[in-house]
Amino acid sequence: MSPPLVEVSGLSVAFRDRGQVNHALRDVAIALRTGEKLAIIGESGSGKSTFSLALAGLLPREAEIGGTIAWPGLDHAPRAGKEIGVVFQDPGSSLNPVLRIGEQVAEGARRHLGLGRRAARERALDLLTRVRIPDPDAALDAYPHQFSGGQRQRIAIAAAIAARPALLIADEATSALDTVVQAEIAALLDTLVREEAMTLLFVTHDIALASGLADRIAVFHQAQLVEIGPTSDVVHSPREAYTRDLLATHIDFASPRLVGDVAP
Ligand SMILES: Nc1ncnc2c1ncn2[C@@H]1O[C@H](COP(=O)(O)OP(=O)(O)OP(=O)(O)O)[C@@H](O)[C@H]1O
Repeated sequence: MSPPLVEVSGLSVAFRDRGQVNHALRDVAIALRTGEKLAIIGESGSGKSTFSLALAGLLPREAEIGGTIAWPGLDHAPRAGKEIGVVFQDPGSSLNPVLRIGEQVAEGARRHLGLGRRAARERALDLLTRVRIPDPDAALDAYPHQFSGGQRQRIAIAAAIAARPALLIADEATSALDTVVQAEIAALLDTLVREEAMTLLFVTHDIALASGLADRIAVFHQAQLVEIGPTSDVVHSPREAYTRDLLATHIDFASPRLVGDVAP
């Protein structure tokens, strides 16, 4: 069996504020297998974003970090933007409003793959086509405000994968979108992860969405990992009472049947 892409052991993260210590993560251990899609679910404040920021090496300097994050699946430490692509909830935070889409998507390819201007623009065109932006040629010269929220998130995904990352982290990447668009974006992530042989960490508070996409689900509660397992086990026979409560209160059966039922 191939080694895990990343192995997290005993990860603890705390923030100190005027003498008060806020534990964002306590002793979390998770190994991500190369090529798998792992969803992290949990309520607001449970530590999901802190975990994904820790993996990406993007925690703020004041964070007090314990434990280890090893990358046996890579031959060197990863960098956010190169080996790790990140998409956040608000595409506004990853897209620059005054830069043309083509330049923004090409940036990662220029910087990390060493492509020249023309080749990077070709790569940007290919990526915009693959994330299904209508008229991708014209989109290269357009600005973010000319697109809908769902399209902006597709563009942010194109930019995040431009440098061919091994790991794509989608942190509440669909939360600001309506349910149909959410399912379309989840389906797109599913397709891209397979086509590009990436590993996906999908952070969400929406169990229905997670269960349509992920191979495994990890449940966070109050800074701790309370349960992790194959999606069908966690959804149909959860081991922990907390997961059962979460399922009872959060599954929205009115949601579209998710990834299998919508075009990517
Ligand atoms: N930069 C920070 N400074 C201080 N406290 C922080 C910081 N980042 C996170 N925290 C705290 O760590 C805890 C976990 O936050 P985190 O954002 O990881 O949770 P989450 O599960 O992603 O929540 P949400 O779904 O609302 O994004 C919270 O109590 C939060 O207030």
